[in-house]
Amino acid sequence: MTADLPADLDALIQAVHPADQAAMGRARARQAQLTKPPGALGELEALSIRLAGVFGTERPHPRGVAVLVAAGDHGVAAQGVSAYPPEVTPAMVANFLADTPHGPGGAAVNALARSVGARVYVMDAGVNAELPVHPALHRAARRQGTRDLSREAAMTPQETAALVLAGAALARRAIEDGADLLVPGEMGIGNTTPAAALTARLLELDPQAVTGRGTGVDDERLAHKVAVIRTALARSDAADPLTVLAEFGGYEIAAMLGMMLQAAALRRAVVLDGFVEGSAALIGVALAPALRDFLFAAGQCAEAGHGAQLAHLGLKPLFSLGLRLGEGTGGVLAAPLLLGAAATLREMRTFEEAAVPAGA
Ligand SMILES: Cc1cc2ncn([C@H]3O[C@H](COP(=O)(O)O)[C@@H](O)[C@H]3O)c2cc1C
Ligand SMILES: O=C(O)c1cccnc1
Repeated sequence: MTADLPADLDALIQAVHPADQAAMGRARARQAQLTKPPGALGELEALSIRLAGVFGTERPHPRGVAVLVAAGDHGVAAQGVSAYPPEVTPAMVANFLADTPHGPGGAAVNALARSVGARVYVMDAGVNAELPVHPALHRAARRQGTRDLSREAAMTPQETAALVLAGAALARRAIEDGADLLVPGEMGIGNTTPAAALTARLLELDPQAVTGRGTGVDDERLAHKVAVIRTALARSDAADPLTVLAEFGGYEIAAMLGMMLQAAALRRAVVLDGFVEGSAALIGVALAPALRDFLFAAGQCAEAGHGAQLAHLGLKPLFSLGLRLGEGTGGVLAAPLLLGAAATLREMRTFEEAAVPAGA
C-alpha cells in the first residue's frame, strides 16, 4: 500500500502486471513459421508479438475498439496560451454528441471512429459550463475547470484521485461493452500547456524543448506559453507522480490516466494518440512501470515533445501524418493496424499447414 493513496486507487495501480512473456515467446516462434519470408510483415510482426503478451495468447483476438474522450477546462487558458477561447471546449462536447445525418457526433474523432467501427464514449471530466443532459455523456466533473497551474495547484489530491477513478470506471464500462482496444482521447482548450508542464517535470527537460503550438499559437504566444510553464514549474518542486499530476493537472489528463491503468489491469491494449495522452502515460508508467507493456503508440504527432515522450516510453510511432488535433483521432486510425497485426498471428497458416516450400 502506497502512503496517502485512497485504497481503490492504490489497488488499481497494484493491479497492473507485466505482459505474458511466455505467450510472447510462443508468438515469436509462430511468426517465424507463418507463410511469408521472415520479417516480411515488418513492424506488424513486433506488434503482433506485443499483442500476444497483452492478451496472454499466441493467437490474440482483440475485438471492439473504443475511444473514450474526456473533456475538461483549464484555469491557465485565461493566460492566453491557446489560439482558441475556452468556450470551444463545451461547444466541442456538444459536437461529439450531436445528431448528424451520419450518426452521433460531428467532430473528427466521430467521423474517424465511424470509419473504423469504433465506439465513442464522452466524459465531462470538468468542463466549465452546464452541459446538456445527454444519455451518452458520462458525468464525472468535480469542478468546472482546473485552477491556473501557473499560480496554484491545478487540482486537489482528492479531485485528482476522483478523476483517475472515474476514467477507470469508464474504461471498465467500455470493456464490459466489448472493447479490447481502448483509445483515451481528450478535449480541453489550453491542455497542451499542462501536458507540456507534466512532460518537462517528469522527463526533467527544459519547457522550451517540450512546448509546442497546440491549436496553432504564433511565435509570440508560444514564447508566452513557455514562460507560463516556467512560472508553474518554479512554483512547485513536486516529483511524486500523482502530486505532479495534481499540481500541473488537467482533469481530462487524470481521467485518461485512470483509463490506461484500468485497461492494463484488465489486460487490454491502450492505443496512445498524441501529446496530451502521452503526458498521462508518463504519469502512468511512473506509477506502474508495467503499464508500458499495454501501451501502443499511434502516430508521431506534430506537437514538440511528443518524440521525447515516446522515446521515454520506448514506443515506436506507426505513422507520421502531421496530426495535431488530439480527441483520440490518431489512436482511432491506428486501431486497424493493431487488429491487422493480431489477425496475421491468429489466422495465417504455417508453411507446414499450407504445404508451402520453405526458403533456402
Ligand atoms: C475546434 C477545436 C477542436 C479540437 N479538438 C481537439 N482540440 C485540441 O486542441 C486543444 C489543445 O490545444 P491548445 O492547448 O492550443 O488549446 C485541446 O482541446 C485538444 O483536444 C481542438 C481544438 C479546437 C480549437
Ligand atoms: O498531440 C496532441 O495531443 C495535440 C496537439 C495539438 C492540439 N491538441 C492536442
